[in-house]
Amino acid sequence: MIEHIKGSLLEAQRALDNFIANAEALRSVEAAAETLIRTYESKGRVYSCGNGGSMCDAMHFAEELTGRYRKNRSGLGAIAISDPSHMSCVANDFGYDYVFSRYIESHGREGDSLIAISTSGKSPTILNAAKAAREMGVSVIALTGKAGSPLESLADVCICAPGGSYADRVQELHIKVLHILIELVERRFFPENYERA
Ligand SMILES: O=C(CO)[C@@H](O)[C@H](O)[C@H](O)[C@H](O)COP(=O)(O)O
Ligand SMILES: [Zn+2]
Repeated sequence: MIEHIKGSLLEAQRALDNFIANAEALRSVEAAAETLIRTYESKGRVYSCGNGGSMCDAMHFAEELTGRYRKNRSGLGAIAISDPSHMSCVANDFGYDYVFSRYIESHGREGDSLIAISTSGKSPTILNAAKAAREMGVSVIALTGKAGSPLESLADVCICAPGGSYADRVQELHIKVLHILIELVERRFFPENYERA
């Protein structure tokens, strides 16, 4: 069992090393942070969505912006699309594929951003959300796995996490990226939180 534990940790370490060595992937993280900063500078909001584990990531990301990341500060507007009453109504009346897009159509405003998370880059719910966002002038920041997915072609910025073919490994990189994005936003708006004591 210890061998499996070590093997899994080493795989995660290799995935991180590949990410660090991938200049294009690093630039995409920078571009995503700049997009989020622009949204907040123009008093916009950030939406996030994903399925399964990626929904948990979308919620984790949003709560650390509205609530707290490392230190206390005022809240930043972020909404993970996850309201069960909205989702059950839209799934029931229009189909599950529209649960996120309908929310963006209802609430999105030009200048907002959408973090669209899909490890495969193929889930119809996420593709529809990205299409709706584009049509409304909401910037699409996609977090996917390998490059070349349909989601990438709908995104203003695509962070393709080089995590291999398993969703869990890609998700491990995604949560790291999401924390980095929050930190970069905080450094811009709350630099005092990063000054040494
Ligand atoms: O968390 C995991 C796997 O680690 C799963 O629940 C996973 O999120 C689900 O299979 C999702 O439906 C996969 O969707 P996607 O990432 O391809 O858009
Ligand atoms: Zn966190």
